[in-house]
Amino acid sequence: MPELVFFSGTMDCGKSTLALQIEHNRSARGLAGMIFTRDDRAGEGKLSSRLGLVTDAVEVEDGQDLYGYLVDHLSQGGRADYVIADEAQFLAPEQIDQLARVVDDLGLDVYAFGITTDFRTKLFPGSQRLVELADRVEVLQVEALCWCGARATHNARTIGGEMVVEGAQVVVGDVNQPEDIGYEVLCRRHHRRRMTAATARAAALSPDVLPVTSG
Ligand SMILES: Nc1ncnc2c1ncn2[C@@H]1O[C@H](COP(=O)(O)OP(=O)(O)O)[C@@H](O)[C@H]1O
Ligand SMILES: Cc1cn([C@H]2C[C@H](O)[C@@H](COP(=O)(O)O)O2)c(=O)[nH]c1=O
Repeated sequence: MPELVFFSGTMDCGKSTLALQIEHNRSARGLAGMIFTRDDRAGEGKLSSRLGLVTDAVEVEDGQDLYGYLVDHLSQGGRADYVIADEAQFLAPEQIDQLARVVDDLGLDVYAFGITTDFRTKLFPGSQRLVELADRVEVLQVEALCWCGARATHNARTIGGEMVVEGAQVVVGDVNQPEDIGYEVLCRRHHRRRMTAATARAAALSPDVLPVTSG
């Protein structure tokens, strides 16, 4: 039975790498994939991993009908044996419904990859719809770690290393950008306390403040 599978995790946990591996293994056996992405850091029409691999992809536009795109592609003689959608958190809920229709009406497996929640711990609309519709939600096996060593479960947005909680939901960026707007993965405890690697380091270096008693 074809499936809609949502591979979810924090930033930097290996989602795009897995997408590229699935693509590699299937294309090595002569299958043809339709690869969608949106706002990859490597640029328009790219699916890239931090391990350095990159492949071409169809850049999804606002309002684009993904089911219609595949039907047009197939009816013009193109091939598609499966579908990969990276950065799926950036897709609109209607586009996730269209991917579910690709599974049910065209009989193709759809593998979607994305982060579930934003820097404020709120679900991205596309990820919410994936959780609602997917046949399976898979959490990646490779754990991204918080600076404290615990499993990272949340994404923080940082400016100059400090966590921020205001701003647009979508700002394309990367981890390890201490000077700029960047991201850092944290465990829930440290996300709640807004404690990034930089602020934890600064707190550890500052002298202890002792209570002052008068008289
Ligand atoms: N220099 C490196 N050596 C080994 N593994 C690396 C290196 N750089 C990144 N990685 C691996 O790549 C993962 C990030 O992969 P990527 O597919 O780009 O993540 P995602 O798409 O989830 O943001 C890291 O968690 C790490 O496991
Ligand atoms: C948390 C969060 C992330 N983003 C952006 C930052 C990156 O461009 C992508 C995630 O890519 P990755 O391959 O999973 O590392 O999402 C955002 O726009 N808003 C956020 O809150």
